[in-house]
Amino acid sequence: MGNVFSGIFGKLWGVNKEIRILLLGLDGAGKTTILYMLQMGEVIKTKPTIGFNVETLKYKNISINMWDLGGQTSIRPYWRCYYADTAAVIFVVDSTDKERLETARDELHTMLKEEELSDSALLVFANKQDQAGALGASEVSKALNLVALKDRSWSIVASSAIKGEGLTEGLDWLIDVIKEEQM
Ligand SMILES: Nc1nc2c(ncn2[C@@H]2O[C@H](COP(=O)(O)OP(=O)(O)OP(=O)(O)O)[C@@H](O)[C@H]2O)c(=O)[nH]1
Ligand SMILES: [Mg+2]
Repeated sequence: MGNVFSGIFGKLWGVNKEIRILLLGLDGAGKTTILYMLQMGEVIKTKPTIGFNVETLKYKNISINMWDLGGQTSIRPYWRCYYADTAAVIFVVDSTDKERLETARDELHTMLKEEELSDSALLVFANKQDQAGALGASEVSKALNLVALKDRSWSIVASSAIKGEGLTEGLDWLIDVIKEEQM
């Protein structure tokens, strides 16, 4: 019975439902590559993002407005201009960039202190798993100190944007969590 009703409500929730997701992370992590792999299913040649890219993805009956913001140091202060009404943040990490994991951790925790993101779910992609020497998801999780996150749904998924691996697995988890929290 419960399943029947949750199935029906799940479908109702999806009708005309629009949500906003932000793709954040340090420069070069793979955010733009992920956005277009999700949208078009192919690897595009990217340039560092100055400003943002935004695309609407239709995913499981839901319209996702996905905002991909530039991650360079000088642009990061502008991330906050995009926080309002954000259902979730996807934080992308270059798992081979060990020297900057601390910077990634600090940016992540600073961002999550913002009131406007207090209800947003968090998905971390431990990206570039196709590269030799990439840290696994549990090592990235440790380096980012994800266990310290309280009162927030979060998950970390190993991904390779150029191979298209891990992306839909991560997005599936995120959409399920958003549905549960918003129903
Ligand atoms: N090997 C490998 N390279 C990747 C992967 N994802 C992205 N890249 C490469 O990493 C570089 C940077 O990717 P972008 O998607 O432009 O990075 P970004 O996070 O959007 O960077 P900014 O726009 O500067 O914030 C590009 O050369 C991508 O092809 C991946 O999973 N594996
Ligand atoms: Mg970019």
